[in-house]
Amino acid sequence: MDWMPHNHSRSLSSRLDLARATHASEFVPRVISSSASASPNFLSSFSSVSSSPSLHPLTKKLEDGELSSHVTPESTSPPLTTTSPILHEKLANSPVLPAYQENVGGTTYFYPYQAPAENCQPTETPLNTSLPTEYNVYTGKPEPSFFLTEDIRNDILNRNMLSLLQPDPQQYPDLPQEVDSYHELFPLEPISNNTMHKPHMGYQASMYKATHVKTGIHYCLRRIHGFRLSNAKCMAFVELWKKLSHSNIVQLREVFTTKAFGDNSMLFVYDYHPGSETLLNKHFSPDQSGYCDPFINDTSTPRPYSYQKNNLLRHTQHNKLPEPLIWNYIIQLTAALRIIHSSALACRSLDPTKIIINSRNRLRLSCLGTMDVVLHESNSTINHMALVQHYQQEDLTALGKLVLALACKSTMAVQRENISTALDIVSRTYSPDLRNLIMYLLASQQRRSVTDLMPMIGARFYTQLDNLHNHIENLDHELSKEVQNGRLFRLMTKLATITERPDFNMENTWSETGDRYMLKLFRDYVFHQVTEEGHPWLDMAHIVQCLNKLDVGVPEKICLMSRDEQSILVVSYSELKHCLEQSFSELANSSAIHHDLTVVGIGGDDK
Ligand SMILES: Nc1ncnc2c1ncn2[C@@H]1O[C@H](COP(=O)(O)OP(=O)(O)OP(=O)(O)O)[C@@H](O)[C@H]1O
Repeated sequence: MDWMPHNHSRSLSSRLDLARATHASEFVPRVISSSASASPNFLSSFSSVSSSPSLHPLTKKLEDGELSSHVTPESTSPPLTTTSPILHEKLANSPVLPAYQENVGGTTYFYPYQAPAENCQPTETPLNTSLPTEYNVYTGKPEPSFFLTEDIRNDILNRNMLSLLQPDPQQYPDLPQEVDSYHELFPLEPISNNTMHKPHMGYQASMYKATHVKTGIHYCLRRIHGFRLSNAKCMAFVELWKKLSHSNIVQLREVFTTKAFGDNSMLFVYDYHPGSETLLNKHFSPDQSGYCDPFINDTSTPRPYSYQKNNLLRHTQHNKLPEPLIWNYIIQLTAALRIIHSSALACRSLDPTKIIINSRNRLRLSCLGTMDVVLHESNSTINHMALVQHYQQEDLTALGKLVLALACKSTMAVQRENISTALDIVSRTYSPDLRNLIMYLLASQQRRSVTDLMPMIGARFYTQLDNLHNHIENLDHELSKEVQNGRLFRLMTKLATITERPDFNMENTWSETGDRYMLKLFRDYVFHQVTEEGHPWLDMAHIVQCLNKLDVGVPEKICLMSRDEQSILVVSYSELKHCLEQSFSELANSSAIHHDLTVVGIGGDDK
């Protein structure tokens, strides 16, 4: 056969046909003519293979619809497992050695070392009747995709994007480059020049996202402007808060004073939860389309009380938050209060501006500890430690007001003059349980405890728990896909570091010879196939299947053809795996950096 020019436009199937026509008797087993192609036009022959009694169990499961096409999908890939030029058992029991090659009439043939061609009876190898123990499959329920669902992916990408935001120096020329161990400060809210806006007991405050210089972890910095700490006693509270860890509170990491902003500022460092917004913004913001506080009177046209009340009721009925959502918030808020109060602390800032919420309704109390420091400073004569129980009672009143505000969707509802109307609205709109809980919390003349709220919540805990478990299972399922993707990514990274490497150890043909050459042809086989018409044949199932088989090193054989169509290699996945391991360890041994990829083995080690 003449050496032919490289022809990419021809499909592998036609190249194989060509090879078969010329040299079939030398190495191509009898059945390969109908099944060993790497091209999709051989799929038609697969049906006959599938009906074989010795059908691969995995294939059978697919056929039976037990597994989704997501499970190492055999149905769309060339059914090469059916045949082998070498006795299957011999191969399975023998150690893997590099193939040797022979040139016949210009065509190079590769044979495994143990089975010279003359001994090789073109027998039909029975299909594996059991799934190799180390076989990696995409498990699970039918899935539309190999990857994370859109909403989870978008959520994660959005959070990553927010974490990486950098400030525009022109917009914020006064931002310090570095504050203590933090840099890359990015304001989380417009920096107000209004010195009259002093929400923290007379102190102006601002929030920044920042990155720790050494660890690269993002944090949230709450800056209290113009704050001078004259009494370090309050730092005892800070130490207590730093130790408090709970899923419904924003963890306080450290507190320090700084002059980096050109004044005396106190900085509270919290964990950063990208994409969170305040409860005020989520449910009470006039920025939301169609939101208006129903308790705000239109003073230009005075109306009788009954008219206003009916109006309020109508408005609440149409705009109310679903009751399960309110209970969900109650459970999370009481969970946070429970741990805070049992640590002899009080929140002191249970306010819709100091509760953050993410896209999955996860609530966290932010700003914890700030009030202890700020209020201590503004009234240092009081023994704040002794007043903790009093502050805890205030927390419970604040919780009652918050739930009332949520139920009426109005921050005005909790004003003294509106409370009885608001409670009436709650009675008519929600269950008696919700009203009773609010009444209990607002009864400030009696001593209350967060643990008394637990029986009021009652069986709703089970609903919450059930939802959480379902959510966790869903995430777990999504994660399991990414485990498989991570495994294949490592495998592909290894393959990519070897194939077409321009030179290695001063040898510029390294990647084009020996084991590496086989890997290059395998790469073509997996990724570069074309149809009869020369169009790219992009079949995810084929790619995943091939990579999985390589990862495991199954004994199944495939035909690889050189790009010039002059050489055909019949090689098993186990041999290819051996080539990959050998070549990669050569690279890894002379690599300057040893990281994950070098320590994680191929196949079994990294599952
Ligand atoms: N730990 C955090 N992680 C991520 N974002 C946060 C965190 N804490 C607060 N934020 C966000 O920072 C912004 C400002 O928070 P802040 O607590 O100052 O609320 P605020 O409504 O501006 O209150 P104030 O009127 O007291 O300044 C809000 O958008 C909030 O969602």
